[in-house]
Amino acid sequence: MRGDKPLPAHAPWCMGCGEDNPNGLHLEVHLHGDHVYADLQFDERHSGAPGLAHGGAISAACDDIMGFTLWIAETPAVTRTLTVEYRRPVPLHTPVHITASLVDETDRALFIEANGTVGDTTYFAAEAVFVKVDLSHFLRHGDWGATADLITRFFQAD
Ligand SMILES: CCCCCCCCCCCCCC(=O)SCCNC(=O)CCNC(=O)[C@H](O)C(C)(C)COP(=O)(O)OP(=O)(O)OC[C@H]1O[C@@H](n2cnc3c(N)ncnc32)[C@H](O)[C@@H]1OP(=O)(O)O
Repeated sequence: MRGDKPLPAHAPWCMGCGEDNPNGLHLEVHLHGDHVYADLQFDERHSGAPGLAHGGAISAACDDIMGFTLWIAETPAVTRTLTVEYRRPVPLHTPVHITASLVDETDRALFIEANGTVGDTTYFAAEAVFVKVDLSHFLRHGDWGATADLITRFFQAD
């Protein structure tokens, strides 16, 4: 499963990567070796201060791309904690490169880092703990039909 390849969205309406969500970030995430990456530009839908990306939108981008390291860990998991360090304001309509990688793992927890750069400069960095869950987590708490679609995508892309 390793290599440089596009990964499927978590769900069509996923706020981070869903192609059907008009207000989403539309992240197109690729697996490359031991990390995942995406290139995006924040726009007016993601604005905080005038001309700048909202911190919540940046956090969402980090959370979502970290959710793609599950392809590396090869397990479903959900965010338990997420810490974002905002180092520089991110202007709208500016190419941002985001990467995420799995840095450590226990029986239940995944320790994940993400980094957002503009050019060679880091504008934001994030750390998260994801907790591994089984598929019943999504069936128990989420929408049955959408979860079935998620499961189909998960196995089709393997
Ligand atoms: C087909 C599907 C494919 C996959 C699709 C994936 C889609 C993903 C989409 C992603 C989209 C983007 C992302 C999103 O938007 S994900 C959406 C946002 N996140 C959530 O909704 C999660 C909500 N929370 C929960 O459901 C529960 O709290 C969970 C399930 C997380 C844990 O509740 P549970 O009651 O089960 O567990 P526990 O409290 O006993 O703890 C569990 C274990 O974890 C360890 N622990 C906890 N915290 C830490 C810590 N800080 N450092 C180190 N370890 C820590 C802890 O010690 C324990 O280990 P152990 O003592 O048992 O050994």
